[in-house]
Amino acid sequence: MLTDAQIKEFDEQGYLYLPDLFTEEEVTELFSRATALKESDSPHRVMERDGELVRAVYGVHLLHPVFERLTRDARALEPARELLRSDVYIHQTQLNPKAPFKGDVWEWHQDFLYWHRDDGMPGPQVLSVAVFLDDVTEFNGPIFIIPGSHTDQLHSETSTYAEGWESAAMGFRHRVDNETLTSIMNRNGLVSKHGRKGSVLIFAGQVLHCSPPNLSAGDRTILFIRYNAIDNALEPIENPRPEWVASRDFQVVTASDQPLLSETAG
Ligand SMILES: O=C(O)CCC(=O)C(=O)O
Ligand SMILES: [Fe+2]
Repeated sequence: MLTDAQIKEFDEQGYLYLPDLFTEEEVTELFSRATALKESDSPHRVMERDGELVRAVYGVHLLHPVFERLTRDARALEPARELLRSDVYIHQTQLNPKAPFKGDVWEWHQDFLYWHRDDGMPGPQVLSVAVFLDDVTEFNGPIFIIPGSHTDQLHSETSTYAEGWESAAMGFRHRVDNETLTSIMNRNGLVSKHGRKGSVLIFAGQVLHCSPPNLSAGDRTILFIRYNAIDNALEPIENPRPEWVASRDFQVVTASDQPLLSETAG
């Protein structure tokens, strides 16, 4: 259970860091399953611009039971429910392995504006639980955040430049203009969030964030679970994105009573 101070911090800053939530053994297992999914060719994968390295794998909770169980693990689920003050369902899961030397930038963006424009998500009552499967350092592509930017509604300050979610440039499709970024940064400053593997970073759907390229020799793997408030379910739209990118299975997620590492074979 989160403390009142943690809830206040999230409400004010738009993010919350929870160190060392998952054990070494759990992270080792999650990382090895993540590596297997990264290496297996499937439509869930999006490649980097070089066409060779994997930039993202979507819908990992649909691909292996350990990730499905992770979405129901109280350590991930309960903070999401408390911070959204709501029952939740899973809008998306996403594995982002930022490859050594080559893993590319994710430009400044608000996740919510992607989900609003691409998927018909009505409001920003959504958040990401990011589980670090590697040590995230200042060198390997930490998450940069503008604290407090989650209350900025940037609909008219954000322009859409490209269609098609499969594009390696998808991080650039809905781009906030630099004047707006400058004034929000000057007002609120910047933080760089990194930490040990097994730690969790929770951030609001509307908080401005990005990540620089991985310029180190090691991996930087992060698994994102996007929990959406149950009353904020997607509206029907034409040409919806695939289920594994933007789920329309609006079932309330309930906490698992199984240990995360049970039945991991298969
Ligand atoms: O993996 C990262 O560093 C950030 C990715 C991100 O912001 C996103 O997928 O929305
Ligand atoms: Fe994002």
